[in-house]
Amino acid sequence: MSYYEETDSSILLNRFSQDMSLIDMQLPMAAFQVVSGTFQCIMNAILICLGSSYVAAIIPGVLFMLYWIQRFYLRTSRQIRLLDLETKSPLYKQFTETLEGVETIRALGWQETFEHVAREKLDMSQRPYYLMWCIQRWLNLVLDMLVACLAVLLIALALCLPGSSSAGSLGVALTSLLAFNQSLKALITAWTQAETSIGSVARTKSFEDETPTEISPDEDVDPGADWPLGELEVRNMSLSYKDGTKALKNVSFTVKAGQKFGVCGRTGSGKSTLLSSLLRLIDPSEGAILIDGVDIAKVPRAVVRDRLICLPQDALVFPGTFKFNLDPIDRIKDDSAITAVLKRVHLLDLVEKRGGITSELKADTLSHGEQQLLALARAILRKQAASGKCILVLDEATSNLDLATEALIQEVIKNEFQQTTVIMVAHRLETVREVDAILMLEKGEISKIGTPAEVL
Ligand SMILES: Nc1ncnc2c1ncn2[C@@H]1O[C@H](COP(=O)(O)OP(=O)(O)OP(=O)(O)O)[C@@H](O)[C@H]1O
Repeated sequence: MSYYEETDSSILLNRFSQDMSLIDMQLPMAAFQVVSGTFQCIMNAILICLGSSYVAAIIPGVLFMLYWIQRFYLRTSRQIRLLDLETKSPLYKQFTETLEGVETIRALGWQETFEHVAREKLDMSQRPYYLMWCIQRWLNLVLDMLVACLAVLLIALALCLPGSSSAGSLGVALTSLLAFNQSLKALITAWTQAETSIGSVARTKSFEDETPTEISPDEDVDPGADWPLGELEVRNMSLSYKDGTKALKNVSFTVKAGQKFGVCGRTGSGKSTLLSSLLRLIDPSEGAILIDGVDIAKVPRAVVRDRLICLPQDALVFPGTFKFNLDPIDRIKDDSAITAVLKRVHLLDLVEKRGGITSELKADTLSHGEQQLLALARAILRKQAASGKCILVLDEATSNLDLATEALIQEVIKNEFQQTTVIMVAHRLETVREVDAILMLEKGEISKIGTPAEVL
């Protein structure tokens, strides 16, 4: 089962937002404050003792009391801080799910219900925070009382034993006593924060240890730099999801190198599942997928995903320049190759109008069709970088486009990927009319396979 399905998104979000910010921002500050607070407390205690030497005698008693206060306080505050972090997970989950489904919520008029649920989760997440403030008030009160007792003792000693200290050093001792109070509070608060941040380190570490990795040790076959030449064989493949849904049942077919192959079927017939298994996002329950005779289950996933170029329904546009979007891992050294490809997909004018390939690209300033053409240009450049050794996988890449853009994309694919094996997934048979062979899926099984004329 895929790694992504087993990891709760809210936990992911919590680890990579709250825990990371605690580690990055709070931990260094808290560590610094603990060190400086400790030195301040020591210095203040020395100044108090210098003011009245008799006070030095009660310092061990004060330290003992402080030890008990912090023990009591930290035991509670540690738990409350953990609760504070944990109760935010459901809130983050609700927030991200709402963002993802905002159109559906609006369309069905569920705004009020979602707002109500969000408020409830917000309230829940604030409860530990409120309690944390309560116990901090308690700490302040107890420390104030302790210092007040010390001050009374200091004055009493000065009055009862007039020769024991000078007026000047008594003044210094009293001033230091006030500062001692502040330093103590700061020290204990910083200590708690440091502990919480270290807890974040521990949680992140256990997340790293416990999260299943998709890489398995037997994926060690190196298919070579020339892989894939393009022959694909799916052999008796069945695939079930975690919840028991059998998405593919005993599917077998072969695609010859350089062939254009269409996969059609109604919604839920298993097309996306087939593509996901080609890209090794999901592993088959039975059977195998072989590319040039190599079982892809034995090839590292990163290699499979590198050699199979996928053009999805919604193109991915990264924040960055046009060049970064076209060649994210900097494989193409020659900018003229990039402009030549942009010209072929009819995007060069647009890119030049926006300042050239090194100018910043904002995804929302491109239409859906333009984004798709950009992704196509990226695919062509990847093919060039791999010296043509790749398989192109199209997942409904032209389904939301107007006829002219669809025709342009089909034309470019036909010219640019002449020698490449192309797998096209489409709802409509018309989209894949010009392929060499079509596979029709129905409820996860092959219903027809053959040339377009035979299938149509
Ligand atoms: N993550 C999942 N967990 C459980 N079942 C799933 C999951 N994804 C898909 N399915 C089920 O597997 C079956 C095949 O789904 P799949 O998405 O592959 O179909 P499809 O042909 O691509 O449909 P569409 O054209 O609408 O995308 C469906 O019954 C679907 O409900």
